[in-house]
Amino acid sequence: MIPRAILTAAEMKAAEDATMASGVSVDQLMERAGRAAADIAWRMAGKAHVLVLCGPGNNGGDGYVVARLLAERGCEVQVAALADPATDAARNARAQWPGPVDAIGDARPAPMVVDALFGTGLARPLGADLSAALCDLVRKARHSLAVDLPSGIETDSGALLSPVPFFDATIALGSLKPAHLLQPAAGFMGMTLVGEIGIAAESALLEIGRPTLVPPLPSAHKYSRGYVLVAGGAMAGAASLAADAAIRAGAGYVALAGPEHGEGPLALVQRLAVDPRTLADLLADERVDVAVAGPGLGLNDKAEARLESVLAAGKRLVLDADALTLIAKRGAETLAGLDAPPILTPHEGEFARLFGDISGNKVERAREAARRSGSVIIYKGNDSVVASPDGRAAIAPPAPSWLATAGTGDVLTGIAAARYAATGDPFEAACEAVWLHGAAARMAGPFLIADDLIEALPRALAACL
Ligand SMILES: NC(=O)C1=CN([C@@H]2O[C@H](COP(=O)(O)OP(=O)(O)OC[C@H]3O[C@@H](n4cnc5c(N)ncnc54)[C@H](O)[C@@H]3O)[C@@H](O)[C@H]2O)[C@H](O)CC1
Ligand SMILES: [K+]
Repeated sequence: MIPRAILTAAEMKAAEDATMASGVSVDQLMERAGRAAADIAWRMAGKAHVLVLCGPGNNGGDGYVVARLLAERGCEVQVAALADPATDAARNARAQWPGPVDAIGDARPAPMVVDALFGTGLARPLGADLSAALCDLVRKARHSLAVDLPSGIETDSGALLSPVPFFDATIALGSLKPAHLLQPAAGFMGMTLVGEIGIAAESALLEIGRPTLVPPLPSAHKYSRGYVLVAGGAMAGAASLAADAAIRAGAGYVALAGPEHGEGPLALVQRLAVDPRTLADLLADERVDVAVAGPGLGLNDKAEARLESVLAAGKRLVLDADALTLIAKRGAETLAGLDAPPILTPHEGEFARLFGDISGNKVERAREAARRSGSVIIYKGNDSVVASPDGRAAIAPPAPSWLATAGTGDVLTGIAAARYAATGDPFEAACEAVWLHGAAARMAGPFLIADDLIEALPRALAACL
């Protein structure tokens, strides 16, 4: 699957300028944008009475186009504007709207509401009266569509600058923007569709899409499919979950090496490694592709020694949980010199421990963390962000909130290890793991527990063949 690009407001403006430099006018772009939005509105509500709310910028301009096109299809349309258009394109679009334009205060509730107040140009919160009116009108509508973005959202961070209602659908014009995937904004969009307006949308920031996996070659053997070694520690269950997930995610050979035998399928190889030196010996096996440390590792001296063995093994690494807490004490930049970039999978708390001083939006923070630590970062959450030290970054589609339960992170770690062993590319592996984890969660359904994710993994993987 070809991943979709995500453009910031500034990148969108640059892409728009480049398109115009090639001979397309802003009015043509606005006509395409309005047509794409009107088509969606028509499919959602047919001939229902429509209320179009227009702002002063080009988002409002899109709204006048929507109003004209829906009226041409026979809809009864009320247009309510916040202010007169402030751009030439929006003025032209308003001039082509043959009906009256009412003040926002005179907007009447309608079965279909189109929000064309503000898009990527929103610079500050909506006034309290305006956001209250928007919320009220959307709440009273049967269908609601946001043009480009719900008004009140900051494009690049996904922050809510003022209260925003829940929309049924949002049409992202030309390209996804970070707010279409980042929380809290993404939770207010409803179904998000990208409206094609003829802009070349290219970016180093991508949406994580369904991976394409290939079946093992006829010549495959267990080691060629990847050997993952999971270092266990104080809590056998967590390491077992990671190891079980790694073998279910397609690694050909998975060994669980801890101070006691763990759980898991019979296919899992249990190795007793009471002494950290035994762990080092197991890691010295040249067939080991990826080593995992963190889930259930513990935080005491023994855990430190085990982590030391893993870091010194010269293998590709996936580090999570307790390993991240231990690394935070010595500084994440100490990972920068490893032979291959490790994959780190911090949740919010672990990220703060590792990179507490980094500011900016979630994508900026993940990128800076990756650069500083020379690691691929899976910055987990409902809106997981993956960032690579080479500048590539990707945002996951919203994951089911049922994932908020013990052990699901350990499963993600195991999947990432299997994919890192298979691909050798930590960024690709991390993106694939995040997608598979989300897909398995959707398949496992409500009230899932971590074990259910592992059971659903083969079906999630099969969807990628
Ligand atoms: N990118 C494209 O290819 C196309 C995008 N289109 C649409 O245009 C908007 C972006 O338009 P822009 O004029 O830059 O910004 P906005 O319409 O979002 O708003 C800017 C406007 O509003 C004023 N303003 C900002 N914040 C506030 C506030 N809180 N209260 C009051 N006024 C505010 C600001 O000063 C400006 O006057 C994009 O999202 C698309 O919908 C085009 O259709 C063409 C193609
Ligand atoms: K809008």
